[in-house]
Amino acid sequence: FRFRRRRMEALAAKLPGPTAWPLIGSALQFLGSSHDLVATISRILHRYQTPTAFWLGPRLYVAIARPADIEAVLTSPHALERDPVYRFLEPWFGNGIFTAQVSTWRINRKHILPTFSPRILQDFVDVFSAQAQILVRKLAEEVGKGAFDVSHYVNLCSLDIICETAMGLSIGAQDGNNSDYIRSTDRLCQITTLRVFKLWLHPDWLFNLTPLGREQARHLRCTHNMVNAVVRRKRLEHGLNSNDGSTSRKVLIDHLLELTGKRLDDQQLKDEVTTMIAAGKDTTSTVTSFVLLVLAIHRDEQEKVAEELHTIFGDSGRPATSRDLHEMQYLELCIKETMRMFSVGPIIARHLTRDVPLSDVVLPGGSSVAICIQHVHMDPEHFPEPHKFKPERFVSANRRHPFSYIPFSAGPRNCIGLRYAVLAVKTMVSTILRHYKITTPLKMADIELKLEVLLKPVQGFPLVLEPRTCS
Ligand code: HEM
Repeated sequence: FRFRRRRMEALAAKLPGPTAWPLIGSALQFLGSSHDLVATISRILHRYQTPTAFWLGPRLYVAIARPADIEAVLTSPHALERDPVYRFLEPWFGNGIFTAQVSTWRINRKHILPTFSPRILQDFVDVFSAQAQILVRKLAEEVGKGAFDVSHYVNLCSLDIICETAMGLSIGAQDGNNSDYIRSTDRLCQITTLRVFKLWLHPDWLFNLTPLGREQARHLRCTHNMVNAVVRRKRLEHGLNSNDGSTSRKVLIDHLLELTGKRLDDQQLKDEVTTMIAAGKDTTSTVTSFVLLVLAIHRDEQEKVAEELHTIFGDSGRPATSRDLHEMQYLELCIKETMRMFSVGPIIARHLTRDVPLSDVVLPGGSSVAICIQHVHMDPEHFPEPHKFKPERFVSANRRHPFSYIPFSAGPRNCIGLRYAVLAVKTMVSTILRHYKITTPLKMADIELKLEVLLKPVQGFPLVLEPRTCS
């Protein structure tokens, strides 16, 4: 321990970074609201060149934002372990692949990966489209009423989509059903974020005694009960019908049962399904809301998307198919560019189990690395005029470093739901834009960001809707 600690101290002395005080390190810098936090991180990264070192209590963090450094870390076999800060997700995600130790993760990721194959995802597009059409009908209530926060509607739609495709369960969130489950998933996100940034809530024994700890336990019971019931039912169905001649649409849990057989017990199965819902719902809905907001600000680009959609669908109101989604090339550029400017997972962190060499320093085993995704996406060296929304920058296969654009992370522990997410975002955005013209009172310069596990605008996602056929 002392040897490791001495090496970390030697490295920290070599690298630029904020002042570290005994015991607390630089923790005082990160106090304040979720809004202050984004400003603080951005100030530190601009002030010191990366790699930058800072201490949070006894832990050394090295923040990196050069693509070559990011590649070295994300492809290293010694940087697969998540940073200890992710442990606050464990009561919710259990031992699912997001939070699992590397030994479990390695086996389960291999088994789960085929359930996200293009062929399987293609079958989900019907669900995405049907739910997006409900979303459009719900949004009609807002026409002519001025600005409203679209993320409320998109959130419910995303939850319906993920529950139906993960568990085969129509929870009817958009129709006002299952409000307990919806409240519980929302509160679990908020409580986890609060815990990460409030140091006194870190010890489990203390947290469990607080009203927040008791509230978390209640919401965990609610969400886990729902998934438990589905796992029990599905296991029974698959037991009765092991060669599965069933004609109904297979969902993620069916594919998991088929592909893994008995290798995943009920508890693991429950953890994996919970992980998919929790990791997929908020990310997908936040990206969708960001794309809508950015297109509401950039009217010319919005019209180009609308023209593309008109070319694909004409005046038909038919639901989108996977072939249609594939043809939405300009919308895809807009989604990529939005995810560059607003990376909903702006920083991810890994724990190093052994030394990882970068070009000029060696990161010592035992330290943590903060990979600053949002910062590299806004670096003018890789993205000239980074504050300008320019979807065309993604048109050509240019010579940009592959690790300079990583909204879904990269390497062996990247986002397993990447393709699923892009299809779901495309379906929701395109279905809305086929029916409505969208504007917003916000300008790009007005958008201030806060960090609540995910990156979100302080102002929410205010949109004004006008029926597209009226123009
Ligand atoms: C646009 C939406 C999404 C974005 C931007 C996104 C982004 C990310 C990022 C950055 C990571 C790496 C996290 C880290 O290393 O700390 C990640 C991991 C992960 N994501 Fe996503 N994600 C999205 C949607 C989804 C969906 C829809 C699902 C599942 C249905 C999903 C499931 C996962 C899982 C299970 C992991 C952990 C993978 C592993 O450790 O092997 N994500 N995602």
